[in-house]
Order: sequence, then structure tokens, then C-alpha cells
Amino acid sequence: MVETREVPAPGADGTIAETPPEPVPERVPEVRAETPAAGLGRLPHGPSGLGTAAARVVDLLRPSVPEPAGDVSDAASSGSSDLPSPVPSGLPSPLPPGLPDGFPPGDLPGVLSDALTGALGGTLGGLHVPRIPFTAVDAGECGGPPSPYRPQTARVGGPVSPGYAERPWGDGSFSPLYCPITARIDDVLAREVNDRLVAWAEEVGIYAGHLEQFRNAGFGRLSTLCHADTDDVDLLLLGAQVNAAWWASDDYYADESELGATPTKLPPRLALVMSAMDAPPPAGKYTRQLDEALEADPVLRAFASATAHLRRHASPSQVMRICNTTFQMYVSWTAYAAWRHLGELPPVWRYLAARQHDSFYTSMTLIDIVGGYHLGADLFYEPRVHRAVMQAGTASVIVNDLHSVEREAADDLPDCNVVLLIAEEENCPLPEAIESAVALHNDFVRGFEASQKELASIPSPELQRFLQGVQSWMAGGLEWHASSDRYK
Ligand SMILES: CC(C)=CCC/C(C)=C(\C)COP(=O)(O)OP(=O)(O)O
Repeated sequence: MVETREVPAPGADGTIAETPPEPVPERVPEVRAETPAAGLGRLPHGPSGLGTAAARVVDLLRPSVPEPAGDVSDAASSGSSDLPSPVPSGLPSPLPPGLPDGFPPGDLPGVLSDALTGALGGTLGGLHVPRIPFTAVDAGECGGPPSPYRPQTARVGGPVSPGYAERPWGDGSFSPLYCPITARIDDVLAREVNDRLVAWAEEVGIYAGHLEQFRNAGFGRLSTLCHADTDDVDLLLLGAQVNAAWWASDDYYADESELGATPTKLPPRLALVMSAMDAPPPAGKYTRQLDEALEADPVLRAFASATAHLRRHASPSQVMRICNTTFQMYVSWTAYAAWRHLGELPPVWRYLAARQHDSFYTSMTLIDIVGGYHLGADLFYEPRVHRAVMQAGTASVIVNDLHSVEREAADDLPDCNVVLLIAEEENCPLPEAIESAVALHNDFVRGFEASQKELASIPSPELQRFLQGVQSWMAGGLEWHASSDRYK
């Protein structure tokens, strides 16, 4: 049974509070019976050598005695009949419900408030932005048994993140991650996008033999969580396809030895991605050979297909933005490959410097394209804007490192990971290294928040909407890492 109704504010995991949270602490932590972080709490002190530490991580992160998961279903069911719809002053009515009391915050700058208005629906600087309907679907009708890790309500929230909060993560034993609150969780939409993504993956041939794993990674869900300002399935699919292609190159070329990733083959393989995304001008008989190579590799087919889809929605400068960001990200990948090949561990500063150009900044370059609007190149690359997006991208990729310690330590050639590197460099226990990484993350998010406030004086609806999109992306990224099978 699909029911359309207005819903109150979600907690970060999508559950609905009986009364909206006060002011925005998250209702329900992403409690899991056993997580990499839970295992890390049991780690002994004093790692010595990344390989050794990695091997220990793999052993010690294995689930021990499962604990009962947090009861999220109670909150969800109790909230579903309680539908307050606060309309804060300062925003035009109708305001979508689902925003906590006190939203928007009193210090929200006027331009940002306007941007929210635009994102919530209405006309903004001549730009019509449709208001996105809110629907809730009985979780039982969405297919599959209710999971304690997944939101029990199919759709909660709205198109913009309602603010920032200290978000519990992992088993809750580490300091919280200061992060925006997830804007929208829509299981039905996520499933539709993910199903289409899996069909596409099968067509282009990536993750052949691993399609269920690919499905359960939920890159379609990632796109839906991060791009909360659109319900357009085709655009959300585009976001999912481009991210899946990036991840395919990461898995097949950079990280997963089992999938054939080898450090010495990485640079020439990445060079071919450039040709798949941005076909070079014809070069006589050599072009046929290039085309054959592009056709022969599923990862390259995925890039060619995703970029063709991108070209149908994006302007030329947006397309080249995606291409060039991908290529610059790959420079960092070659640095990791060299360290891996030589068996060297970079100092943390050096890894971080590379990681900052190899972060979810790349994914965030899709925000306006998936949102169906265009942030012009001069604003996108305005130094303060660029810095802000880099801050957010780095924060989000630290979330990735925090969630993927086990996965990255498990490979024969362990990956670089900020937690493992801090533990090695500081000769400290992994839990302490995790705390350092959390603090680093939180500083980046606070930095972004400050940048966003500073940039609120720039009277561009597209820029304000884009910055809201970055905020929503950070939130959705955390939500996804906590629930994706990829990090279990
Ligand atoms: C692949 C992609 C979307 C690029 C942007 C961010 C990024 C570089 C990654 C998430 C890849 O990092 P990593 O290899 O650590 O990711 P996994 O832990 O393997 O998911």
C-alpha cells in the first residue's frame, strides 16, 4: 500500500521522532550489532608496520558476539501517526514538513534562506524550482524484511539538509562525527535507481559475477541520499552511474587484487579512462586500435556509457569539469600505486595532500548536473567556493576511511588509509588514531560551515543551492557509509 502523506522530521537514520528533535541532535544512532568500529575498540595497542597492523585489523574486526541492534522501528512507528507541520517564520508557506523546530536557524543569512526557499519550491531569482512532494510508504510494502540498519519508513525528510549535528556512527563508542543531517531518505526511489543501475552494470559488464555484491553496495541509494533536491530518476541514475564507474576503476585498477588491480598497470589503465570519457580526435589507423581497447574493458565501457549519459544532461563546461576532476583525482591514485608498489608508507601529511585531490569533491562536481541546473565555471572555481567544496569533499572521504579500515586492510597489498597511517606514524592504538581522524573530519566540516556562511553573501541562487547540495551530500555520504554492505 502506498500512502502519500506529510511526515515530520526524520532522525539521521530516517526514523521519525514523536516530537521533532531539540534542536537537532539525532534521534537514533546508526546502531549496528557489529561494525568495523566496534571491532576496533578491541584492538591492542602499538601497531608496527602497516601490513602487520592491517592483518591484525582483519582478525580483530571480525564480529564477536552480536549485540541487539538499536530499536529504530519503535521510533518509526510511533512517529508515523504524529504529523506536526511547523511553519517557521521567515520562510514562505507552504513549507515542507520534516524540518525540526527552530529551522531555519536564526542566524541563517538571507540569501541562504532564499536558496532554501528555492530548493523547497517556488521561484528563486527567476529560477523555478518545483517543490518536491513528500511521500511515505509503508516499509512492509517496500520488499524485503525490515532491517534494523535501514530506515523503517520509506520516505522521510526533504530536499535540503536541515542543519548540522553531532552524529553517532559505528557502534557509537567513538566521538561523534559533526556532520549535516541527512536531508531525505527515500527507500522506494533508492531501490528504483539502484535497480536501474544494476541493469546498466550488467549491460556494460562491470562487476560481472559480483552483481549481487554490487547491488548491495547501493550506489543508487548513495545518489538518492546525496542528491536530495531531485526526484528525477534518470538524473539520479546518472549520478549513480558516474560514481559506479569511478568506483569500478578504483576496484578493478587500484585496490582489489582479486579483481586484477596491480599498481604497475594502474597508470596506463587510467590513461585509457581519459580516452573513454573524452575521445581524442581521430588519429588514422591508431583510432581503431584505441576503440578496440575501449570496447574490450568493462570499466572503460562503463565510463563511455556514463559520459554519454552525462553529455545528454550537462553543458560542455560541466562535462569537462567532470572529466578534468576525474583526471586530476587519478594523479593521486598513481601516488598510492607507487607507494604500494615500493612497499612505502607515506607520512600522514603527504597522504592527506593526495587524498584532498582524491576525495568526494569529485562526486560533488555532479551536484548541479543531477539537480538539473548549472553553476557557472567562474563561480564553481571561485577560490572560496573551491575551497569550501574541497573542505566538504575531504571531510566525506575521511568518513570513507573511517568506515573502510577493515576492507582496506584485508587486501594482500593494504591500501593507504588515514586511520592506519596515523596509528603507524604516532605509534598509537587504532582507537586513538580513529579519534584523531574524527577530529580532523570535524574540523573540515566546521571549516565548510564557516565557508558556507561567508559565501552566503554572494547573491547567486545557483551557488546557494549548490552549497546546500554539498551540505546534503556530506550528510547522505555518512548515511550511506553507515548502511552500505560495502563497508560491512
Ligand atoms: C571512487 C570515487 C567515487 C571517488 C571519489 C572518492 C574516492 C576516491 C573513493 C571513495 C575511493 O577511495 P577508497 O578506495 O578508499 O574507497 P573504498 O573504501 O574502496 O570504497
